Amino acid sequence: MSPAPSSVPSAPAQQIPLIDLSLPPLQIRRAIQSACKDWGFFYLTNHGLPAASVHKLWEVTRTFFALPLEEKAAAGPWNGAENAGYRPVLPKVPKEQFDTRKWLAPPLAGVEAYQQPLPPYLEENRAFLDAFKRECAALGVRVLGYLEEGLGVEEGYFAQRHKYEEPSMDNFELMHYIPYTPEYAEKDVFRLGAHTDWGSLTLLFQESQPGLQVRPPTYDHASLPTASETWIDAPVVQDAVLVNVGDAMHIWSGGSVRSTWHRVSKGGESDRYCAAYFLHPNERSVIDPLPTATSSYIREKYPGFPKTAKQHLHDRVREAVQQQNSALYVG
Ligand SMILES: O=C(O)CCC(=O)C(=O)O
Ligand SMILES: [Fe+2]
Repeated sequence: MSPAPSSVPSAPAQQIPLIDLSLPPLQIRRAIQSACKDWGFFYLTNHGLPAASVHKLWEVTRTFFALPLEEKAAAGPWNGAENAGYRPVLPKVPKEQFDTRKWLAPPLAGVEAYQQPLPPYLEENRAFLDAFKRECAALGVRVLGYLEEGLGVEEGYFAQRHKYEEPSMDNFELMHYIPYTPEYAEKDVFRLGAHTDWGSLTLLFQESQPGLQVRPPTYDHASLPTASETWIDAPVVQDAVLVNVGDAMHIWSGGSVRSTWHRVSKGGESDRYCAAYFLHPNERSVIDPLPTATSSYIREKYPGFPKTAKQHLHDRVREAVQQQNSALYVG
């Protein structure tokens, strides 16, 4: 990657914050507020998700992706309306959107409408995956709670809008990035193109292979990234969960918390496994900048709000599908 232009000040230690959830609540709140404001990304330790569950998650993920395509595809193709299904690698998409991963968003949920059959191997592990997803949701809602005071809303405001038992477009994805081939190198593509996430928060688990890169706070959040920027690596931190803010919270907060651009770097000879829980507001929750946080920047950048969370996600899915409509899906 080329160096950053000289007009960009180089910040001293560019490190994604690491926050210990066993600290006193006041310290946690301050740390989370400032990490969300500056970075939109932070690691959490002592988060309460047992290491044994994360270990099992990798066992399930690796076993699943090693299955023949027909068995994986039994989840059905990815379905934007329900934000679930299996999506194999996309070999023919425009450069910046090139994607070297396969992923599965198992249609797990406490909500009947989204209960689809899982591939048999995952069906055997449904209870585990469901429980893990539920724990991720609880952790995500706890994190949102630390932002309430700073945004001038009452305690429980975000919990009310992220009830696990109510319909939402939340999803839990298992991801497998295939090794970077000479074909990818020739096209000079990222393993996953730069993007922001769409929901409230994402909880990311990286197994052993790093690759995630994050746009640092050095860059003005209102500007679109350019190819000459220097992004920083988000290493695999043992037993930590990496959390990032998504567009829904960015909009709700009037831009005061960042929904930071990220991508997966070029290269890598090994398979790479990840899992992510995407916390979304309940479908009928209305997303709109809070009265305490309304900014003209957000109104201009995200026209059309207020919107329900369901509408917000459907709009984003439609945009993404339009960008990829020339893709050829193979296993
Ligand atoms: O693979 C990763 O590390 C990140 C994945 C990601 O950003 C996403 O699925 O939105
Ligand atoms: Fe992402």
